[in-house]
Amino acid sequence: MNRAEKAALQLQAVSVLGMLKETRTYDELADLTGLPAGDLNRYVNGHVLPGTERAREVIEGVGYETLAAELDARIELDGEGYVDNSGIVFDQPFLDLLAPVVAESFGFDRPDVVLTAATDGITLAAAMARYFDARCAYAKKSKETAVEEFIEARDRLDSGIELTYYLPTSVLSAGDTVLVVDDLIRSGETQELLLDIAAESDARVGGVFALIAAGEEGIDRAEAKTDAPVGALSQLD
Ligand SMILES: O=P(O)(O)OC[C@H]1O[C@H](OP(=O)(O)OP(=O)(O)O)[C@H](O)[C@@H]1O
Ligand SMILES: Nc1ncnc2[nH]cnc12
Repeated sequence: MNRAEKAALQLQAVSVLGMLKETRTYDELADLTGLPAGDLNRYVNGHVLPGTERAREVIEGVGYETLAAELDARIELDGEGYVDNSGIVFDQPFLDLLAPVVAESFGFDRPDVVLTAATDGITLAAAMARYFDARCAYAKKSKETAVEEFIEARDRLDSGIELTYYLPTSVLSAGDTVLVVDDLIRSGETQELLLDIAAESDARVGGVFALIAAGEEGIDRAEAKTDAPVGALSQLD
């Protein structure tokens, strides 16, 4: 490992510790990591960097269960059960930490393009795209100015309202592997339209992933549309 790689590892470990500290005392963080509370304080406050071996232990020790629990702790529900996900989708460093765990845990093929729907899926898509060294694309509910050709996917919802997403045609090529991601899946209508866009481009779907599944309808709908793995990190009833 060269000097720059070591520094990246050390800083990634500090990010992991800082994220875990948000919902814990130093003593609780010490119990979780097995490291002394005083050392953890110095790392989190940026006074000292952990050594590379210790940094690696911190990163590898924070697996699926810890991050899934961290995600659950950040989900806020209002009185009617709607999800306030702003503690998640506005936290790009947290999503950057999730990306490798998600990528390893769900068996998604390495994508050429990570595709989401504007707006709230964008930060997750950016984190996943960076991890996979893939392009990041988002379909929008309106046509972007100056773009001439769009792939268009439309559905009439149960309410009678039509939902349409547009993606510039140039973004996806036939044969690209696409990973569809979103912050939340509920009815699955949004992901269905993203899968329609992928099909329209003759792209291959490598997986469908949502941070949060509200109910099971959305996951079922996505699974009916693709043979690729479909999953969510947090399942709400
Ligand atoms: O499974 P579904 O029933 O389709 O719901 C999930 C979608 O709803 C939310 O987006 P929304 O349409 O609210 O747009 P936003 O991201 O701009 O808030 C969320 O970000 C998903 O894209
Ligand atoms: N924030 C949210 N909570 C629950 N269902 C949703 N569908 C779209 N946005 C939602």
